[in-house]
Amino acid sequence: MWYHRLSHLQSRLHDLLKGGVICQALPQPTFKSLLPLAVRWHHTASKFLTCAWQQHEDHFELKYANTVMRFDYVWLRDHCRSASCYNSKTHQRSLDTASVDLCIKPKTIHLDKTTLFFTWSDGHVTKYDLNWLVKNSYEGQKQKVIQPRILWNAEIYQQAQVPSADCQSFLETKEGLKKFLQNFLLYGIAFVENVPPTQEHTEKLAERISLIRETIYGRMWYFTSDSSRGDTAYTKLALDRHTDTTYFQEPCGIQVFHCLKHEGTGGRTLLVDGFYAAQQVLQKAPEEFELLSRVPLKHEYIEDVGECHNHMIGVGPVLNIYPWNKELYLIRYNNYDRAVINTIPYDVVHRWYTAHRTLTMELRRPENEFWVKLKPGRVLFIDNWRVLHGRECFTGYRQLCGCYLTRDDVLNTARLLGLQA
Ligand SMILES: C[N+](C)(C)CCCC[C@H](N)C(=O)O
Ligand SMILES: O=C(O)CCC(=O)C(=O)O
Ligand SMILES: [Fe+2]
Repeated sequence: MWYHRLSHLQSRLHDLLKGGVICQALPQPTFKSLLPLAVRWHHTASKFLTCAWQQHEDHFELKYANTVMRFDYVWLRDHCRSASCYNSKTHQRSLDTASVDLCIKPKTIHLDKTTLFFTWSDGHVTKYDLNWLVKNSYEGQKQKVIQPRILWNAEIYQQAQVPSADCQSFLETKEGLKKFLQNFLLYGIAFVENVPPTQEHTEKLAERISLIRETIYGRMWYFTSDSSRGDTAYTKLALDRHTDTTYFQEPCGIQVFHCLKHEGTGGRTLLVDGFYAAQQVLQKAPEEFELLSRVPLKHEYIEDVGECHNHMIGVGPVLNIYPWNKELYLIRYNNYDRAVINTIPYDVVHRWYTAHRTLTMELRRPENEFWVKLKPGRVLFIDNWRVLHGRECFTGYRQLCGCYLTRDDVLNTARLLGLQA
């Protein structure tokens, strides 16, 4: 049981230290306990929640809604939502954080129903709703994923029977667009059907969900096996699974493909969920997963063909994870475009190759391969931060059009439709 002991010494000391840079330890923390409060916890059935808090020397500890949270005092002052500290119209901070004493401590703390009041030594009062604190605390975020996903292999994806969106409902209805984006966010791939097989219609589709990301390949691109560019994509050769634009500091978020014509054989598209494969690596060899997420390396695009002169370099690890919740958010995998490894000492390089091999084996398992033949009228959207693509070699004339999308804008559209992204 926590209890409250008012410490005069504490505020005296605080006054003494105010403005100083040394934060000295106090002999005793201040404790406070509160009677159980009848508060509803969102998403769960009706439940009585208790709240208890404790004022430590260098942080504030709060127990609420089955969560133990710890808050830094500067953080508590910095996130003050009072009218003078925060503009709730623009959702921007007005407070100059640099003006906050780094040794700041509240003079008094009290709770009224579900609101905590912090009174600072200059008299300013900061209010926090307990549920806001739970939602915005580190401890709360640590347990949550930024983006819910369904990881798949060929069987899982096929069993799920994910419907394609119809072009008209995608373009004209909010529900059609929302359903499409929901599937896209969950699986990292999604199809739109009944699209007139032209570049203009493909562009319209892309613009419905995002700004188009213009790159060295143009805004909308259109390509055949004419070797017009210095890249294997512009040939009839097979392409093993990879993600695109690994040689950009921020690889393109989404890729859109529309096959406008193919008179010949082969040319099927291969799709592999990179996050599913990475998950397997995490389970089988966690230290290899860790290494792939820690070691940065370069990818490179050097082109010198006709009028096209480009030299792109992108740096980053193969697996990119959020440090606070260990969620994987980007896989950068392209063995064609991987540059000379000169960012890793030799002994780590060897372990890196081992880890890369493990990941590659998972990515190459036949049961993880989902093959589709792209046809005119059926547009494919690929999450290029998650799903790898490849293609079978082909014969005959084959025309593909498409574009890259800016990830921020796709997620923006999704959030505005109420989706978690
Ligand atoms: C899609 N489009 C044909 C325009 C470009 C292809 C880029 C190919 C490059 N090797 C990469 O993987 O990034
Ligand atoms: O030709 C294809 O199907 C895809 C080629 C490719 O990987 C690309 O353009 O990014
Ligand atoms: Fe590609």
